[in-house]
Amino acid sequence: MSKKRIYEVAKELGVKNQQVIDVLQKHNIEAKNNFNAIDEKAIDIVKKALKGNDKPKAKAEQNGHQDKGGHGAQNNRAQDTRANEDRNHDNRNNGGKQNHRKQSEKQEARHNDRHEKRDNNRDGNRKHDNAKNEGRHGNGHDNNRGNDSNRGNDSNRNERNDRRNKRGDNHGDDRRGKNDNRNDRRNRKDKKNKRDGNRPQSLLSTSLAKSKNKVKQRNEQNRQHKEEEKRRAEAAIATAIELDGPLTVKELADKMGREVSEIIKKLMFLGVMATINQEIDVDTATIVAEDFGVEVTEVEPAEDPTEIKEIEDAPETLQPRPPVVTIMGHVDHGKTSLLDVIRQTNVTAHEAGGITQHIGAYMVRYKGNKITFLDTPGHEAFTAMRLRGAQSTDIAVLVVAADDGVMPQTIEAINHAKSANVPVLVAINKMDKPGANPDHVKQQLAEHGLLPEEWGGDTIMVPVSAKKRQGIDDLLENILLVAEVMELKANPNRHAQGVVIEAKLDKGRGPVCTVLVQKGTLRVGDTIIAGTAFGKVRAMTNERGEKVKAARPSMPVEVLGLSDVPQAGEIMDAVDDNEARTIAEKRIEKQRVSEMQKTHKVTLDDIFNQIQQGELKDLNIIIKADVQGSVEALRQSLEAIKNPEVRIVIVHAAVGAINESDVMLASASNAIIIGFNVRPDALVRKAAEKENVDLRTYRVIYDAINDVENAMRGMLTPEFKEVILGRAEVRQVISTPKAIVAGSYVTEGKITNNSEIRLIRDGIVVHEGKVDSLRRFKDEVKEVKSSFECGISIEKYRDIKEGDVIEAYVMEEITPQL
Ligand SMILES: Nc1nc2c(ncn2[C@@H]2O[C@H](COP(=O)(O)OP(=O)(O)OP(=O)(O)O)[C@@H](O)[C@H]2O)c(=O)[nH]1
Repeated sequence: MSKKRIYEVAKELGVKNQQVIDVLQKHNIEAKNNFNAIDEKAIDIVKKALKGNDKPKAKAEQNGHQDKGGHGAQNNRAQDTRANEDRNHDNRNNGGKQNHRKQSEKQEARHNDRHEKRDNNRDGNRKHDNAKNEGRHGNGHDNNRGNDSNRGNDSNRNERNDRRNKRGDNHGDDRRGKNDNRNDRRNRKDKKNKRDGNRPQSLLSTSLAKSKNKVKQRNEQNRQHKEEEKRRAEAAIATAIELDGPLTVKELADKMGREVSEIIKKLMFLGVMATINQEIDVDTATIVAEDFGVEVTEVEPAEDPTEIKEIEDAPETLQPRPPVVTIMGHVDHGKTSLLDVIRQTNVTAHEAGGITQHIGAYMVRYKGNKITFLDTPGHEAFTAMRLRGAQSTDIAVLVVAADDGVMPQTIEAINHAKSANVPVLVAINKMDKPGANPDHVKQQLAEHGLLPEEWGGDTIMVPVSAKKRQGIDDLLENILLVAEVMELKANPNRHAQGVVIEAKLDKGRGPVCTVLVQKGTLRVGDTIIAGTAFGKVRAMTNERGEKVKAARPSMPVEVLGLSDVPQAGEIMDAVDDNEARTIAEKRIEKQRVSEMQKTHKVTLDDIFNQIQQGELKDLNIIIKADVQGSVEALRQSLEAIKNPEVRIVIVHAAVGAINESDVMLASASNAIIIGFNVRPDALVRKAAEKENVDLRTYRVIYDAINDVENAMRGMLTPEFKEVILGRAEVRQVISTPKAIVAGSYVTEGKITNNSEIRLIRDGIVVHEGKVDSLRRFKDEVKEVKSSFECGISIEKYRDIKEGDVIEAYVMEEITPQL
């Protein structure tokens, strides 16, 4: 039984694809899109169901044609009564061609039709000429009366022509045609003479000859150019292509040696609306290619020589592994104390002899189980590692001081963990303190999406005191409980794979790095590669400085033997001896190329393109504002923006200045940062530049919403760009009868006397205005550069305080790019 695709059946029946799909679905035959193939039985059903539609449609089309023709005829008649014969003649022919073009549906048919039509037109023209001349028999005067521009001499001439034509009737069509042409030419020439007015005849003829020559030359050049293009295009058109996976319309066009527009047209014909950079699947690409007569072979995707092939571990090879825990929380809430107390509590007598070393992670044994703790507390380190693509943590322990409650970094930590999909377990620390209020902490955490178990939520919250060593057992037991639920497993019997936790260059030992083994077993003598560093494992030690021969999943070990210092977060793989060097060399090359291209992060300017290319499904945003009310207003307004292709996700929203942790989170989660009435300091700005994070600050909420909305619609048209000139720190406030002078020290760039400024207090913009006067000692100056002191007074503003920062900037107009 031969099958046909839906669009082919629709094409045959002259109906829309959807009509066929509708019929099939009515008969419970599976039909999802135009490319689904259906069997003969289904084709029969469709034919029967749509035959009725088919005929009237064809009829309607015929009627349409007739109608159009009728209109055309009427038009022509109407035009006939208008005067200018030359124009009417052309209009009629064009009208005929246009109508005819509308009629044809199939490309090939269109081509043939055009040939036929051209012949018909030629006949038509002849008939039309006859009609025209016949018309002149009776209405010659009328025609001329209508032609304003041909009054006077022209009308006499036309009358003469008409009379000549009347006589010419006897000489048959050809002769009539010639007369017409001659008349036309004469009319045109008369008009031109009128236009040229009093220009001397000789000059006119030479300039005419010149322009004729030019036109000739140009035509010849065009012809040669077109021939050359055609020759090249024919040479480039492929007859067979290989497809190794989805590709963009442009890539397909390039492969086939065809114009992108041809591919888009073909896709439209198949019912697929695609843009140049849109990705199409192999099936669609195959259909398009085959429609062009190109043979398609599907091949295996090419392997990336810099990637180490991921081995899928069979479920039966997996064995339970210890959990890896990161401790996060606000500054001074007791992260380090907790890590220390856990480490000491669980050191058994015989291990106590070893000297505890900081290697970046340690493993504790608790009631026959093991738990690995990453030793660098804080969500920044955690996210920095994530930035390199490494998910090193299974469980995050969020430390919150019972007397202090939820603080800005607590919220940051929650959002960092959430963004990485890591479960959070809360340790409510400092329970020994008189002001400890765990219920208040729980309440606050609940407001940030962490609902305690006892209140019906799923977050375990354990009260502890690092100082008094209380609640530590409870905490460890709960960590094991969460781990048990997570069923953490890995295959220990394979090539090792892990993540670099820390790395440094040791004077005596060379490059040293701590690896957390995640899969397989790492052994002394293994050849390893981490990023662009490679080598043989010379020795391994644990956090107590003891020699280790083999490290199984979840075990951290310090490794010696690499050629170079890898970066933290880099993936380490044990590979075959000869592989390491070649892969490392290829990675160095890849790194060089990608550094040149710079990473592609989402920016407001580019959102629309990324949406169009299907690269962006979620638009992640981090909000920082001066007060909670603004944070909420921004969050609600941004979340209210509706776009069918993109969902707005607020990754983090908080009160306060934009800090480095925001930039890291933005970078790791491909988010943009929107600051309202807050500013990043110089370090943060540099970090954002380095990480290519789009960081925008606003003074009006509406502007922020507008920018995001417009960016999503591809209509963001920044007319001005803010350029920061420099910053000065206010070190002394001097009150004079005229103004308040900020005795300042320029910390970066320069401050000029005509720059706009913003006054920043603790990262929050308290005022925006202009410099009133800028002085060095007693003199008014135009600018003061970095590392110099100066006196700045601000136009109509007096509330300046020591420690404030004055940021100078100018608005530069962006010239639109054509
Ligand atoms: N009373 C009391 N004090 C504690 C407890 N845990 C930590 N502290 C004290 O709180 C202060 C901060 O503790 P750290 O462990 O350094 O806190 P941290 O979160 O690591 O701080 P950063 O490393 O600066 O982010 C220290 O003075 C500790 O002694 C506790 O359970 N009770």
